[in-house]
Order: sequence, then structure tokens, then C-alpha cells
Amino acid sequence: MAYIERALISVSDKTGVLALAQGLREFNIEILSTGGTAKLLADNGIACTEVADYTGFQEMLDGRVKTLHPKIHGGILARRDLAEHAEAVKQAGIGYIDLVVVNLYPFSATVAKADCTLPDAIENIDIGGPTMVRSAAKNYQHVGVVTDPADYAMVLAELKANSGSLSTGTCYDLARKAFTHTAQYDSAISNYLTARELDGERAPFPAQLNLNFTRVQTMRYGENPHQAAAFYRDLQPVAGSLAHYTQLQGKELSYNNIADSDAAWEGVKSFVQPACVIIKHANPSGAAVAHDALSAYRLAFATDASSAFGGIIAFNCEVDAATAEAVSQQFMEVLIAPAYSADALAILAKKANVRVLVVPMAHEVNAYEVKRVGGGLLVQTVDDFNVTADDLRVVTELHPTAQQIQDMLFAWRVAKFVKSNAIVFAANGQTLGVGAGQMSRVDSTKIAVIKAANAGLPLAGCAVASDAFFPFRDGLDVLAEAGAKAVIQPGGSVKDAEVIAAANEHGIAMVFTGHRHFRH
Ligand SMILES: NC(=O)c1ncn([C@@H]2O[C@H](COP(=O)(O)O)[C@@H](O)[C@H]2O)c1NC=O
Repeated sequence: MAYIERALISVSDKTGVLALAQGLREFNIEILSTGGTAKLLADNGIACTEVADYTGFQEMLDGRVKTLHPKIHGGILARRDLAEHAEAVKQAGIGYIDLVVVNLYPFSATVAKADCTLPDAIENIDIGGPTMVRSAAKNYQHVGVVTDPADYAMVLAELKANSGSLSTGTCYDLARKAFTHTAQYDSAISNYLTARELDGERAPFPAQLNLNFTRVQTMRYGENPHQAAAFYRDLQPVAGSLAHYTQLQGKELSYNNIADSDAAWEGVKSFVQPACVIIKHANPSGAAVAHDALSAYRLAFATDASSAFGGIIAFNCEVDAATAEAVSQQFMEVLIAPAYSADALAILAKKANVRVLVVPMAHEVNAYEVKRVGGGLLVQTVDDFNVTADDLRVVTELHPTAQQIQDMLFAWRVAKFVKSNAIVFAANGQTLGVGAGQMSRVDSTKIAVIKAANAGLPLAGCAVASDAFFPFRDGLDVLAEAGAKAVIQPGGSVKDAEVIAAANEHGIAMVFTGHRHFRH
């Protein structure tokens, strides 16, 4: 329990600080404060003592030294339960400081500015603030530490409920948050400095990568029931990412649900037209674009109705009542969309187990993609490259028609979200057969053909996308025999000439993108 008689307030972000200070004064708590904060309080008629007057030592070195004084740190760090500490501070004329309210110089915001120089960054490294935060957090049994303006109201409410005291539980929670805050702050400094040479040259990746994520939930199990798992979120997830989800109904999300939901959501986000993607085991069992959500769903479902069972279904547009009714006819684990009509939600409510997520639509991408390997981490920038019609190079005698170009670009977009080796047959905004995750491209092609046959979807005249080049003509022969008439692929194989010759033989129009979309 910390009984609060004296507080020190020193904040860069002054949001809410007047109300907090006013509230503290109502408990007759004495306030110490640094230059800018003290001025703001005084200008608003709130009684406070400047730290410089309290310590008898003026702020100096352009604010580099303000609170770094034994009268401050002795007052925060002294253990109230040890007679020797009590005697020591008494002898030194040091009074206790029971509450520390600090937020730090805005280092991350400063280095995020395009014109930030090294001296700007260095001057925005807070020294005195983290020192007080750490002192107070270390002494949490006797001192409260508040680093987040969002906690001000809670602190005032608890002081009121506890006659001017904060419970040890609250002080412990605040201390954990405080150490997390300083750790994140130092991580940001380390990431910045280890990616920047003294002469200003910037490395694409910092020499030391400090990642900071916040646990959102622990799960009942991981990918398999004998694995433990948790979901962590970026401190500031990019706009439009799955981590912004709100769950409207249904059972708790599992590890596989979140992984597959991410694949489904990233898939639909890549389309402008109303789109539906159905994911099973990280691959699209079907995907489609159409003039409305219901039509897109019907087309995506038809690609592989049996695999869609128990799938994750995502839309990039509002789910209306008709679409909700249609998806309710199948067993699904998760439904994701940027919005739902009220009628749709009423229909979905009848399927209480279905996890319904709403994710605000936006198109930012993560700075990095990371993959854990034994004893390390692979880091790369995100595959956010999108081919347009202008990027296509026709390599065959036959040139594709406008419709074929549209079909190829759709198939290519979907192939980007299919595990390699990826083969996608498509026509008129619908996937017709998807071959995923095979060790050989020709096998992926054969599987996609089998899937289309199983679904009763004719391949005559359709387009095909291959996420990477055909190493031999065998894949071309398979897709040609199935009836495909247009192929989109990166090109770049030593056997390109053989593959182009095969396309010409079969009367196929083929384009090269110059870019591949491996996904492992
Ligand atoms: N140097 C010090 O002793 C020191 N003590 C507190 N600060 C910071 O000064 C800021 C508040 O300054 P002001 O009250 O003058 O606006 C806070 O972000 C606080 O973390 C310091 N500044 C930098 O290290």
C-alpha cells in the first residue's frame, strides 16, 4: 500500500495532466514538477513546487539535468519499511516522493520524421524521465508510477476509494507497465541507432532487432493440442491489419483460426471489387470477385465445396442478409468482413459458435515479415508488389484478349496467396482449380486440374497463373490438355524457350510478369 503525500509530475505529453493534478490537490497531495509542466500547472492555478526550488539546484544543460538529484531519487527509492532507510533520508534532509507521473521525450515520433537528424534524435533521448520511472517502479511497494495518461482516471478513482492510498496490487501493475514502457523506449533507441551509421547511412535492417509485442490472449493450444500458444500484437498494428479485429460473436479464436484469418483477410484486401476468399490450412480453397458479396461467395464456394467445409471466409465488403444466409448454410470456423448489416448479424447470431470478426478496411502493410527458424529469425520486407496489365510481357505468338488479361491478373492475384508451388486456374473472376504447396510444379498443375474436375468446373478457355516460372514444359502440357488458353507466370527459367515453344504449339497466349510470388 502506498499512501500518497507528495507527487512528482514531469510529462512531455501533457494530455490530461491538469485534471490529474487538480484531482491530486483535492487529496492535499503536494506536487513537485519540472519546468514546462510546472508552468502549465501554475498557469492553470494549480499549486506546485518546481523541482529546482525543491532541490535547490537549477535545471541545467538545456534540460539534460533536471531531476537527477539525490533529493529526488532518495525520496523515490527509500524503503519505507526499513528503519535504516528512514534514518538515512532524514539525515540527508530528503522527503519521500510517493507518486511519480512521467512520460518521456517523444523519441519514436521524432525519428519517424523524414528530416530528423542524429542530433535531433539524440536530444530526444530522455535520461531523467526513465531514471525516475525505473526508481519508482523498483520501489513499487511504497511508490506509485504512472506513465500512461490513460491511467490517470483509474489512479484518482483508487485514491478516492482508498482514502488517498494506492494498493500494492495497483502499484505492481503500474510498475510492470512502467518497466515495459522504458524497455520499449530503449528498444526504439537501439533499433534506430543500430540501423544508422555516424555518417548518416541507413541500413535496411538494424544490427540489433528489438521486437516489442503485447499479449492479446493465450490460447487453449497451438497448432496442435500438445502445443501452448498465445497471440501477440504490434504496439501499433498497421491500419487494416487483422490485429485490429473485433470479435462480435462465437467461440474464442484458436491459433489456427488467427493464422488462417490473416491469410483470408490479406487475400480479400488485395481486391477492389467485392471479393470473397475461403481459406483452409492457409491456402484458398476458392476465391472470387463479383458485383456483390453473395455472388463472390457463391463463386468462391463452388471452386471446392468440400474443402470449404470448416473454412475461414473473408469478404472485403459489407456482409448483407442474403450473404449471411448463404454462408450460414455451410460449416465455417470464422467469418471476417469490414462491416455487417443488422439483418446479417441477426442471421449469424443463430450460429452462435461461428466466430464473427469485423476488421476496419485499410491497406497499410507491416514493415517486416518474420519467420522463426532454429536459433534465429528470418526477416524480410512484405511481398506487397502488385503486377498491373502494363507490366505484362507477351512472349507467345498469340496475344491475350482483354478478357484473358483480366482473368490472368485475377489468377495471379490469388496465386500470391497460395503456398508454393502455386497453380491457379481462373475465369470470369472465379478460381476454377487451385494447386497448392506441392514440391513439384507439374504436380500442383495436375492437382488443380483434378480439383476443377471434381467441382464440375470446365477449364476450356480459362487462364492459369503460376507463382514462379515453369522449369520444364511438362506443366504447360498438363494445363493445355485441360483446356487453358492463357498463362501468366514470371518467366526467367533457363528453359523459357522450351516453355514458350510448348505454349505456341498448344495455341496458348502467355505473359511474363518478371516477378514471382513464392510463399512458403
Ligand atoms: N534531465 C532530467 O533530469 C529530466 N527529468 C525529467 N525529464 C523529462 O522532462 C520532460 C518534462 O519536461 P517539462 O516539464 O519541462 O516539459 C519529461 O518528459 C521528463 O521525462 C528530464 N529530461 C531529460 O532527460
